[in-house]
Amino acid sequence: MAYKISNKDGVLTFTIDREEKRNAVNDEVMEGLKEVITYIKEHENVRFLVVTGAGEKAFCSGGDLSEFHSLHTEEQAFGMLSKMGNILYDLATLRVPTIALINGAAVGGGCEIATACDFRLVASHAKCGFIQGTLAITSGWGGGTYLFERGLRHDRALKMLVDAKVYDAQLLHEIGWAMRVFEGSKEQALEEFIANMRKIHPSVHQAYKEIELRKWKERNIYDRVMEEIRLCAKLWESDAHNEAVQAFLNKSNSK
Ligand SMILES: CC[C@H](C(=O)O)C(=O)SCCNC(=O)CCNC(=O)[C@H](O)C(C)(C)COP(=O)(O)OP(=O)(O)OC[C@H]1O[C@@H](n2cnc3c(N)ncnc32)[C@H](O)[C@@H]1OP(=O)(O)O
Repeated sequence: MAYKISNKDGVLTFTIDREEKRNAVNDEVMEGLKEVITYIKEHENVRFLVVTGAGEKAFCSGGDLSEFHSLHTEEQAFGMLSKMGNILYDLATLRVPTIALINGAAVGGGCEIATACDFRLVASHAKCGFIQGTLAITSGWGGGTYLFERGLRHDRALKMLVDAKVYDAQLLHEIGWAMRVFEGSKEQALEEFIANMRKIHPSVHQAYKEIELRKWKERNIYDRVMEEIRLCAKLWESDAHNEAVQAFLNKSNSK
């Protein structure tokens, strides 16, 4: 399986389990995310959703380039991008608090998944970045829209996107993208982070999230996410993008 799901003491944990591909997202991972989101919508016993990656090298390396590079046209790209874009929208608008437990590199779409979560706990060795620009595309799962909504200073949010490079954990915390930077056990870091929240009735958490979600609905965030995805799909067709992806795959194959 490309993912693992655990449900313990009200904490539903979704682990992307493709270490050999640095936890890249493929269709199976997308289906797994849909499964946990549906479970949360249909059950009252979940207090938090945690998203993390297997191993210590990567949280998620974005879309699986070896699977998605076969998509060439704008419409082919839009099909995949909007599928994951809808999944991330459903994740971002869950009524329960969502936590990205970032155990390693979160790049490209991996950074978008983390940004779609309410909280980001980052391992001190992890590097994260919206590197889509190095492939001549933009964020394509809604992560750019969520980043501008997360309350970072505009210049810091825009710089993350236009730099298209990875930032270390300290800088991620300085600019306000990472809420915590932790050493050692991610499980311990998570327990420390939710210890106080566990004492509060879940209805309080859900009511506070509703305030944010109501603002998002007033700001037509879904339409903005879909526009972001359309822009990425248009760039997807470019020679620059296809050449960049091929260069990555050639490097990988030449090892
Ligand atoms: C809208 C989202 C958008 C989209 O896909 O539509 C994107 O996410 S675009 C961005 C796509 N992601 C990337 O460009 C990241 C590529 N990967 C890396 O930069 C590095 O692998 C990194 C920093 C994540 C980890 O570096 P490290 O040195 O630890 O590992 P390797 O590079 O040696 O990779 C190990 C192994 O994993 C394979 N791999 C890594 N990332 C991907 C990926 N995104 N898709 C498919 N495969 C990936 C890599 O090819 C190596 O495989 P191997 O068979 O061992 O050669």
